[in-house]
Amino acid sequence: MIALNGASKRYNGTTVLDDVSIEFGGEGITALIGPNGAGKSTLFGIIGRLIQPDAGSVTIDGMDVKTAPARDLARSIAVLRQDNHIAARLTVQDLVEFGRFPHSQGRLTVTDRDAIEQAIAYLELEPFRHRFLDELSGGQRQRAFIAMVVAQDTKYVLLDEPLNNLDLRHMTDIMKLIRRLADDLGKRVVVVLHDINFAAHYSDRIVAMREGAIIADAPAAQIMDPSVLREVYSTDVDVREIDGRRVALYYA
Ligand SMILES: Nc1ncnc2c1ncn2[C@@H]1O[C@H](COP(=O)(O)OP(=O)(O)OP(=O)(O)O)[C@@H](O)[C@H]1O
Repeated sequence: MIALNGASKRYNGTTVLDDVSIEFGGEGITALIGPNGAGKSTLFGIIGRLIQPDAGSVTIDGMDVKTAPARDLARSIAVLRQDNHIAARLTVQDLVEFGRFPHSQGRLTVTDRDAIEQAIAYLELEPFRHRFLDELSGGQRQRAFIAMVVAQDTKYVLLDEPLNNLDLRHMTDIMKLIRRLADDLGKRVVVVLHDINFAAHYSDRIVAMREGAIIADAPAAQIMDPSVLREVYSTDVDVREIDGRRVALYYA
């Protein structure tokens, strides 16, 4: 499990993560939702040791993230951030190979090559594998980054807004892929989503954040409730039942 114990973060005197204690990474998919600025990316950054908390600690299967060797951390958890500042002059294949680095240390074995091929196939990137990242559309680039994470083949996978830039079909395809990662490969996935209908449809558990705190944590269907969603987003959201599933209407 990924366990946060009293994690806090402040920037210039403003608390953006407020004494958060929670466990992530049970089986299946957990969606992390919440308004802009709620602290979702900060939470991911702290779990992945990209951001130092001001207080509290994080453990992953008992390993203290603060002191864990980088290689052990990278073999246990993959974090896809929103702001990927990886050089654009990498090809898709280079990027996916990069995902294997914690295993290969730069010398690719047959297992590494298999993982790379599988990730490229999973994300339908074959036609683009030799293209540079800056020669792709936003959605194709997003898929390439997800392929890198898939190739890393970690028990825990954290994805920060993986549906960014994707069209309707690719959004659905990525959510189905994430479901397969959880169901077929046993990955424990935590995914930040802004579309609560995707969150409700594809995840098992939804954790809602607001102003640096966890304000709801329940099976996905229970979060699809007008009063819960109003509290999370400070706006009225209608919830209807269609074919036995709760669907939020928030366009009006
Ligand atoms: N480096 C930084 N310096 C100062 N403030 C920061 C910094 N990084 C984040 N913040 C602030 O911390 C708060 C939480 O940001 P965070 O990115 O974690 O939110 P989020 O829930 O991921 O939002 P979004 O949905 O918009 O991606 C925001 O108010 C943000 O402005």
